[in-house]
Amino acid sequence: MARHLITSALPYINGIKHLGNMVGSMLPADVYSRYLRQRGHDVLYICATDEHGTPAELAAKEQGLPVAEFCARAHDAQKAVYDGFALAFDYFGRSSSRQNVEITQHFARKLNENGFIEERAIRQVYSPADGRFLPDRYVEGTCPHCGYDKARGDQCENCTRVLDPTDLINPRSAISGSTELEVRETKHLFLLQSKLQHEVEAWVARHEDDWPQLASSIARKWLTEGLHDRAITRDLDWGVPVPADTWPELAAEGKVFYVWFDAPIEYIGATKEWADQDPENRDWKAWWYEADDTVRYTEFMAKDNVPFHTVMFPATELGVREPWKKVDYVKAFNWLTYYGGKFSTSQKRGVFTDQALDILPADYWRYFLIANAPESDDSSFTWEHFTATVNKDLADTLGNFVNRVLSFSKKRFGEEVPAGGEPGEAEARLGEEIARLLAEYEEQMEALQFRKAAAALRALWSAGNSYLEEKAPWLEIKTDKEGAALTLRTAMNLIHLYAVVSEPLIPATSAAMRGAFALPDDTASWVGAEEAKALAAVPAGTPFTVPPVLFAKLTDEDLAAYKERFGGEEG
Ligand SMILES: Nc1ncnc2c1ncn2[C@@H]1O[C@H](COP(=O)(O)OP(=O)(O)OP(=O)(O)O)[C@@H](O)[C@H]1O
Ligand SMILES: [Zn+2]
Repeated sequence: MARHLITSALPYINGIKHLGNMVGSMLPADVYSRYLRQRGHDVLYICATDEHGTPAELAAKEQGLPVAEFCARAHDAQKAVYDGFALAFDYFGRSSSRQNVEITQHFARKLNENGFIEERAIRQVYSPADGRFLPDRYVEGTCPHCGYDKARGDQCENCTRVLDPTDLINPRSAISGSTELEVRETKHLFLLQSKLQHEVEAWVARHEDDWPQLASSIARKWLTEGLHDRAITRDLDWGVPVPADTWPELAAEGKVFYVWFDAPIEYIGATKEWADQDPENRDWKAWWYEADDTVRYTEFMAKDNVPFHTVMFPATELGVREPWKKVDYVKAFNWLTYYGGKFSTSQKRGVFTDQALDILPADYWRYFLIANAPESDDSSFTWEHFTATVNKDLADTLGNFVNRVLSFSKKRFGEEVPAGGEPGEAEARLGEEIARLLAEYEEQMEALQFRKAAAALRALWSAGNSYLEEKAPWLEIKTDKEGAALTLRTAMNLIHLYAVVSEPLIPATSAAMRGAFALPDDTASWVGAEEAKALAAVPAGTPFTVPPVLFAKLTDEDLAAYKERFGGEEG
């Protein structure tokens, strides 16, 4: 048994996430956690909302709410959707928590003691009309690169270039609209990442061979370009305050840490939030401190977050000079696109997780997204592909098999699993096939190859169909009732096996399949290949029920309605 720490990139607080966010971070982390738990490992899966920064302040302003209130509500709204998706976090925290404030301040003090933080005077946009500095998105204006006139102080949405507020032409305040802006000098804390370049390089060199190519290539690119010193404070109300014991002057001016500094630290902060709920039994430090040899840490994210996790956060952890756990494996994803275009929160393009659950239960989405995860390349969501996959894999291959076997057996042999004779040659062949596919499935899960794992699972389901077609119990029963009973008992054992091994992808359906059998102590979590081969976990005489249809078949009208509601090709 190993101890596995798992985190997925923190969803930003300003709105409900889309299916791209789901498949690029939280869902695969959940699938992997569920798999490891089933295999008997000690797993801690931590996530949280990322709550600081200007977008949160601006979103709160738009809704006329104090930012703390806005974040509290938005956190609960996101959590409700994740519950709907059956994401089994051990804890879903908040980066604005007291715990994260404490740990972030501790990190900053240590970095300062070790010579990695410096106060520097910089020139920033100040608005006399608003009585404040205007960082990031608080300034809007014309992009100096492409001329787009609604560029924001942190980035131009049109040409995607990263900007500084002072770069903008004809700048105006995003709060008051005032154009009477000045550039004033003010002091901020800088993290001297350039001093950590060599250490980070050495650390990455020790790990990159284990990482997927997508993660190591992005880390390499950033290191080659060189680590720059970065401002880690902002003039905002909402954020982790700069500690007054170390920087009295900056604290008095109300400076807070910039969101990219405190967000990854929240992985630790949320673990402490989790432990503080039951301090007698939970030890947050055992997961994070001096845990290099006892914990395996896997992070999930899409490619835009890779630099933060492979280079910048490790630089922070290294600079603290304390034995904080660093990531072992970075599972990075490409983009899920919507008909080849960008899923966009700001433009409301694509399918959002709350809408998805409105339409169909979580298992439909979980299976589809994992089977089509953007692993080796971007992958495109289309309603055509979604409905075809649901119909073929979930409704026909799995759902129909379960229903057909159980209803037929009930009709001909009553409400208990029939006995039949000894397994024969067909059952032996099936057993070998199942053992082989199960081993393949396990191998792909261990390797975090989600598409391939889903393909192996689908092949396991298909093997049941092939067996049923071959034995054709509906014909067999006319000449050999014992033989038909054996076939059905074997098929019912397949259903039970499917319930156990499909759980990481489709937990609710798995529960329904398992619940079909009244087994007194059914705690089977995973079966070894040998045990799977025997297909004997459900003995003859076990009472069973026929569950309601597991997956509804989607019709052409459904497809047309989805495309009508969400827009298809033209987006
Ligand atoms: N289309 C996508 N496909 C896969 N992963 C994505 C996609 N869009 C965002 N992600 C990932 O989702 C996670 C949570 O993202 P976050 O809440 O910060 O939103 P974001 O990156 O601002 O995306 P968006 O602006 O599209 O909402 C991150 O790991 C991010 O990389
Ligand atoms: Zn531009």
